Amino acid sequence: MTTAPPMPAPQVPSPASEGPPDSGIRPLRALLQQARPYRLVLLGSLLLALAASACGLVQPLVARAVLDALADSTAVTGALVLLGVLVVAGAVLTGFQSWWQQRTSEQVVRSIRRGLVFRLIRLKVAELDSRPPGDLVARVTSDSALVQNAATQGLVMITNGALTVAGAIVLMGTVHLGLLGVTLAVLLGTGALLGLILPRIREAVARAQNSVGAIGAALDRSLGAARTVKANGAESRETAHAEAAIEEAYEAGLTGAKYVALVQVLSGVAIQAAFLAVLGVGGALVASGDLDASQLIAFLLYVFYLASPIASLLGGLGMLQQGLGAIVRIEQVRHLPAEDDVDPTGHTAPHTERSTPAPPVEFDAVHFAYPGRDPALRGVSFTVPGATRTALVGLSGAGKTTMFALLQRFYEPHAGAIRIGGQDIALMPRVEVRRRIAYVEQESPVMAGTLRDNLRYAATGAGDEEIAEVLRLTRLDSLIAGLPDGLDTEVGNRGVTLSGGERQRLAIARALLRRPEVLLLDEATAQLDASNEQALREAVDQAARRCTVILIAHRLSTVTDAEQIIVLEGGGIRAAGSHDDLVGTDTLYRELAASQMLVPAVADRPPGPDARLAL
Ligand SMILES: Nc1ncnc2c1ncn2[C@@H]1O[C@H](COP(=O)(O)OP(=O)(O)OP(=O)(O)O)[C@@H](O)[C@H]1O
Repeated sequence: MTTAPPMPAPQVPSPASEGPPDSGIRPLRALLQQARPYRLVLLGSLLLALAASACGLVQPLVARAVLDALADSTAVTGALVLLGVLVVAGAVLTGFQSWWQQRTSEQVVRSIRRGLVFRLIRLKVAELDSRPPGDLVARVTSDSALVQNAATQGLVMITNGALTVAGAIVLMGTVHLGLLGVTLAVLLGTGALLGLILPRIREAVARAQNSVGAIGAALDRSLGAARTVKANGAESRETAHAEAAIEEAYEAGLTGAKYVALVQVLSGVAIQAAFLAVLGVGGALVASGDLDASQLIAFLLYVFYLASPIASLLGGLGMLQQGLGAIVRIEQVRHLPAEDDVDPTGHTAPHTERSTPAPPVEFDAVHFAYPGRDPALRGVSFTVPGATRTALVGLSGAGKTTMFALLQRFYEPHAGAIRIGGQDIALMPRVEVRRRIAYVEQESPVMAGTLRDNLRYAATGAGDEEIAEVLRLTRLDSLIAGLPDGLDTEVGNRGVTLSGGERQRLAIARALLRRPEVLLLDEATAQLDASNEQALREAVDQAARRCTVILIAHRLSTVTDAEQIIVLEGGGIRAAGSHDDLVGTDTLYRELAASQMLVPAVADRPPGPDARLAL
């Protein structure tokens, strides 16, 4: 099987090549879709922002009235009070709008993350096989934050900025059309330059986010195999592995920062240039008597006032570009094939006593190949009668674990059918197939959490008595009795505080507690001492009275009493029968048995190195 792969030589991750395909993804459309459910709330936020802007927008007009009143020596109190009210109202509205917007933005990111987590946990096994988990995690944590800002704050800033600029332009037109023409000429010239820069921000962000994913992937690889790294003195190589991605993220971040700074410089220069142009042309008009000084002052105030909405517009466009760079990575995950027929509520089946007899399991001319590999199974056919034990034996890589994977619909056969109780599993929802099966993996994975969490993982409804019974059967009762917190003891990350044999017994206890119709054991007792192994064999024999057991074993001594033993070789069945039959009829089986001292050595063909390796 699919044992943990050896650590390959460190290499610089290639983020772009690790990502799923992005053809057909329309970033702007996807981003707007994220904002769509919140459009009314965002509209509210926009209205607040506009109201705050309006307070600012009329201030130059009121200021002009103050100036005119001062020039005409009329009362200024009313205008001054109005100016004060506008300033305070503008500040209060801005504060409220900011809170409202942040709230919406948190709601958007929550929704994106929920959607991604839901999808990731349901991705098909074949997809998960080829994607580094660290990169997938980065998409949930980091990319979503960039989209969050773009889909809320960015969109509001763009709309608010654009509307305010438009409003200011209209008002400036009422003050003086000629000066408006001068202002627009300067601003449009700068806008053309910005059109060239903004897409570069998006490219830089996409590159930086791919690198953030690669950092996650590199760390996941190193921390997931921390003991292997330390035992091999590979800390420097692993650090270098992550550093390459960190460096790439840094470079991309710098490029993005450069363009963002350029945008800020341009927007500042545009305002200054417009101010100077208006001052020059307007000053000449005032000198020639074609323009009042108060008109020029009001116009210049508008030019300065434009700085804020233009900054908002450009800031929003910058955020949008960042979001567009990140949304592609999120959409890639949303386009990956997922299992859509697993338990929609996410709860495991309640623990119930089964009354139906254990079903037979049948493989019928099953063919299967992993992507890009030679066939792992080549037309395999056999039947496991209900309530019996069948052992799969054979050299390493013969296809035994692949059969278990197909039986649980982790992958689909390319040809042939697998039946449980006469029903083709391809026609059953995956949740139904998996509900009938309990699987003890080769690695006996234990989840972080307490012993009780782990036991109940597959049977949420299991009561204390049933738990006590499986603990006794798997001889975990004495271990638990010695722990101060008993079943509430934390097992640590991946069950690291337990021994290999304890993890294996815990995995078997979990499977037994589920009372499955079909029990799959993949090398489930390989790490047990002789006494515990005997106890576990008895537990499995007992389970076999009410369920169909298929077990993979390299140690033949553990399966000699199975009703049926199937010998696999190169993805096909070489022989099948009882231990006594096979010793007499199959040379490979006899060699395997002889190499384990179960039968006298074969005189004319001693066990080869392959056989010893497999065992
Ligand atoms: N996820 C995978 N992707 C690609 N190839 C795989 C995958 N899992 C297994 N293989 C390949 O498929 C073949 C059968 O593997 P499988 O794990 O079924 O063998 P096995 O008989 O269980 O071996 P072992 O006794 O060593 O566990 C092997 O050549 C293996 O390299």
